[in-house]
Parts: sequence; C-alpha cells; structure tokens
Amino acid sequence: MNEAYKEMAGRLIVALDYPDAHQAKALLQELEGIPCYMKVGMQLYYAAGPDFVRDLKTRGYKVFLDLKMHDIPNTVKGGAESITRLGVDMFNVHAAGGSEMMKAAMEGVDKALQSDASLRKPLVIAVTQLTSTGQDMLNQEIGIPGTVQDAVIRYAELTQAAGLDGVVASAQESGMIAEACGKDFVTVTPGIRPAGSDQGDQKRVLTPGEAIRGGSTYIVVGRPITGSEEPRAAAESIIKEMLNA
Ligand SMILES: O=c1ccn([C@@H]2O[C@H](COP(=O)(O)O)[C@@H](O)[C@H]2O)c(=O)[nH]1
Repeated sequence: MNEAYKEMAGRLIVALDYPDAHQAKALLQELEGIPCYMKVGMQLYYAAGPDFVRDLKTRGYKVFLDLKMHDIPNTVKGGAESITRLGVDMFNVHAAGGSEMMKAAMEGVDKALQSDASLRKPLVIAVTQLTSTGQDMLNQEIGIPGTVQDAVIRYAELTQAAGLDGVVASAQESGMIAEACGKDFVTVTPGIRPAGSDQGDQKRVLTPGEAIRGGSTYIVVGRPITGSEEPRAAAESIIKEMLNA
C-alpha cells in the first residue's frame, strides 16, 4: 500500500448506517485493511452506543461521530464534553444552532481535554444545509429565501467565526467554501454518488472524482458501499477514482 493510496483512503469516510453492531462489524470485516475513516451516525449509535465507537478505535480506525447536535448551548457543551471523552476524531453540531451554541461545543471539548491529558482534540464541524435539501425545499417548504449556496456560505462563515474546524456541506459547495473561509477550513461532503449509482434521497450530489477535484477535504459514502453486493470492490473503486482525480 503506497502513501498516496493511504492518504486518499483516509479522506474516504464510510457511513456505517446499520441497525446493529453485528451488521456493521460484517462490513468492517469486508473492508479490513483499507485505511478509511468510519462514520457512526444516529442509527448505529442509538443501537450500539459508545461501546461500538470504542471498538472502532481499538481496531485503529479514525471515527467521525455524526450525531449533529442541535440544542441549547449548555446541553451541547455537555454533549461535546462526553463525545470528546469517547476519543473520537471528528464530531458535529448544526450551524443552525447559532454561534453561542457552537462556542459552547468548543468549551465542552476544552473541558474534556483539560481533565485528561491523554485525549486528543477532535475536529469539530457544523452541518450547513443537509445534502438532502434542494432549492425548492429551502425556499418553499422551509421558507428560507436565497440560494442554497448563499445559506451554506453564511453558515460556513458563522461556523468559522465560532472557532470550529470546518463544515458538512455538499461537494458542490467545497470550492466556494474554500474561497470564503480559506483552504484549511475542513469540508466534509456527503451526497457522493459514483456515476450511474442511485441518488436516493440526496439532492446535491457529485461523484467521488468531482468532489476531490472540487476541493473536498473528506467525502462521505454510505449506500454506494453498504448497499453494494461487493462492498470492498465498491470502496476500492471509489478510492481509485479519488486517486485519479
Ligand atoms: O448533509 C448531510 C449530512 C450528513 N449526511 C450523512 O452522510 C451519509 C450519506 O449516506 P449515503 O448513503 O451515501 O447517502 C448518511 O449517513 C447521512 O446521515 C448526509 O447525507 N448529508
């Protein structure tokens, strides 16, 4: 395994959207040896809890805990403290919670780090507009005027001003986020669909190659891998496409 492959595989975040630890572990076995990031979202975390996250860390994976916290600042601060104690590498909040809430998340991280010197600071990122949100939904259903891109940039700037490390957005917006917030501001981009694959409920999609060319720091891929008859081949083909980009 060469360095370029390792680096690119580390930018692939596989979404372990499963109902239980047993099924998630079956995928881990399939993907054994591929040095990708693993994402634990609500479905798996509510079923398998912190033990599953610890198991992933013991196996040597980088872990993104995708619980999208959105609550009053005091509650988010406590949540961020607990998540940091779990030893994850990345977690998120909703930018729509506002800057006071996002700053409180950072305070929770600091509190955990100060109490245990063995902990490393996780990347803290904020969801801008979900990749399942399209222009019509934003304007007509949710009632927010302007373009999706305007809303994403506004949230990205708010997130950066609150001291977070980056945002979750569509890969379609990675370039404009880099222009507004600089290239070091992390972009984590779900809604990735290899050519010809089913879009499902995602509205703002790009292929893995387009996302890397567009400047995404990380891409998040779930069903194109987990729903494939050959998940390992699907993951390898995505990494190959990322490398070729
Ligand atoms: O805006 C967002 C935020 C998070 N997600 C999560 O990413 C994966 C995508 O899974 P696919 O199966 O590849 O669609 C999933 O876990 C979402 O919860 C997102 O899609 N969009």
